[in-house]
Amino acid sequence: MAAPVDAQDSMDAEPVAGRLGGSGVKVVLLSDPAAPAPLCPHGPTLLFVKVNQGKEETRKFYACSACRDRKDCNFFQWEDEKLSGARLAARESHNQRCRPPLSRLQCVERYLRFIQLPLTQRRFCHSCQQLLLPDEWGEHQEHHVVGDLSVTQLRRPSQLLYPLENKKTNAQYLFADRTCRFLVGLLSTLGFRRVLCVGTPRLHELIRLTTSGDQKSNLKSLLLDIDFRYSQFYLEDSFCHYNMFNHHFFDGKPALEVCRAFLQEDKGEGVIMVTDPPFGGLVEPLAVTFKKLIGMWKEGQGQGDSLQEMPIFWIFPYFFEARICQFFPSFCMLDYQVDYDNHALYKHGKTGRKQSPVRIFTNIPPNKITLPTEEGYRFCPLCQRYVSLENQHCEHCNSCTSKDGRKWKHCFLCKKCVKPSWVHCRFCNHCAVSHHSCEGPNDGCFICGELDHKRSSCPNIGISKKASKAVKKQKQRKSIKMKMETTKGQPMNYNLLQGKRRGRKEPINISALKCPVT
Ligand SMILES: C[S@@+](CC[C@H](N)C(=O)[O-])C[C@H]1O[C@@H](n2cnc3c(N)ncnc32)[C@H](O)[C@@H]1O
Ligand SMILES: [Zn+2]
Ligand SMILES: [Zn+2]
Ligand SMILES: [Zn+2]
Ligand SMILES: [Zn+2]
Ligand SMILES: [Zn+2]
Ligand SMILES: [Zn+2]
Repeated sequence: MAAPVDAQDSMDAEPVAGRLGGSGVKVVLLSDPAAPAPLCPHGPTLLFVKVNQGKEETRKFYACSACRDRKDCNFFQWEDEKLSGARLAARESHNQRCRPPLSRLQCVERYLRFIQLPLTQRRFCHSCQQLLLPDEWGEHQEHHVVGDLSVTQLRRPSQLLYPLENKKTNAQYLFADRTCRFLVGLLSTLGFRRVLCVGTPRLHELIRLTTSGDQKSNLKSLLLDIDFRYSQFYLEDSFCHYNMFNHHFFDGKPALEVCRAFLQEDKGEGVIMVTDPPFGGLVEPLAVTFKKLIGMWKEGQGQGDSLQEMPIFWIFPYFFEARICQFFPSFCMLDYQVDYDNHALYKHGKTGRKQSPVRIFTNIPPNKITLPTEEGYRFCPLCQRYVSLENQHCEHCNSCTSKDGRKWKHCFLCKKCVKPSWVHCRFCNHCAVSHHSCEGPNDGCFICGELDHKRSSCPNIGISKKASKAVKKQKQRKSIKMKMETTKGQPMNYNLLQGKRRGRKEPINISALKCPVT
């Protein structure tokens, strides 16, 4: 949920998902096993196509599924491009170099050694974001190291590690305590026994903390996340290094089997998936991944259960409602405002701060979900669901229509409720923000055409830049090739052609656990 959507935009402008006539990039969902996608350090890449004023360009290209900024992963390949053996080998060795320095099993061994240490010897290096074993202390003398790590600190890695807030890749926005506690309480009230946490490290740790402190609650949790730093804190059965944009398990089949066993335990009974993806990410690949996880869960079901759906909480901004429901028509959006610790814009309105636009999308019937009245929610008997206090039941729409928690007003010309600040425009023939341009597209984002953000904060900007950059590079390559041909040159310089990798922003080199794949 990461795109830096301007607070006012996010509350007032109407996002029109997949608006016709837009420009930008689109993911092409093709799964032809005969033509597997090339690999970047983050697993199989995705196929994209540039769209110009609603028209797709003919040439498609592969780019990284996880990073929307080329400084995090600069993979680029035209779909029809034939690579030389040398370039393929260079790519392969680059992918190898980017692999985490420790295997999952090595991380587990380190963890087991660490928890056997007496308290006084348990140290954590903030500079390297790493738990330290005594024989490593020397290398971290100049670093910011803390000692006497308590059991509670070890169990709350999301409070120990600094959040990776880079918006275009990790977008690690952590739940505020009240949201996290609300979620754990809700999951347990609904009777779930296992939670597949996809990109929700703070929820994962709170579930485990709650369970260990309370004999009655026996909620288990498995975390799938791309942030490799978390692998230091968990055994194999509770963390998998995973990319949710391409369903890639970095540790291969054994990790996939951990996930499968978790989903299929008790014939799939009692499991729910909770996910809070970076919202700069594209909905389509996420939906494909979630369908794969659902497929895994379904394989383990008994006969006769095939009509059941795997329960899901997908946490995402409300303006993605249409897109999510396009892939999961049984989902509905709850009014609950998801609150984050480290995101200034996405905090709850009740404390005088801005209202968070982030909601929970679920296939659990909303009448089964109680929202906290003390936080400003009420039950609407007509809608049979909890809604925000300000969300009034409209007798014309026969529904509590507000999406953003404010009171919406009914427009008889549009025949629906609209945001309070909107006015009916007789040129556009529908309601819109008062100072909009009636031509429409100028108001929104130049890249993807959506109205909820500007070009500078477009989640697709990185991918779009990659395509333009690739065209430039190809020209550059041609000219280098021509020069080399004339000088009977040596093999091509990979660094020169790929562009030098930029240095990390993190303070100091993460030595043993340094992982470019985070
Ligand atoms: C918006 S944060 C959600 C964190 C959640 N609110 C919590 O407090 O537990 C997104 C999470 O997804 C993870 N993430 C980002 N990109 C990912 C990817 N491609 N695959 C898997 N996880 C990813 C981040 O590391 C981060 O933990
Ligand atoms: Zn990549
Ligand atoms: Zn260090
Ligand atoms: Zn209602
Ligand atoms: Zn209405
Ligand atoms: Zn209107
Ligand atoms: Zn207009």
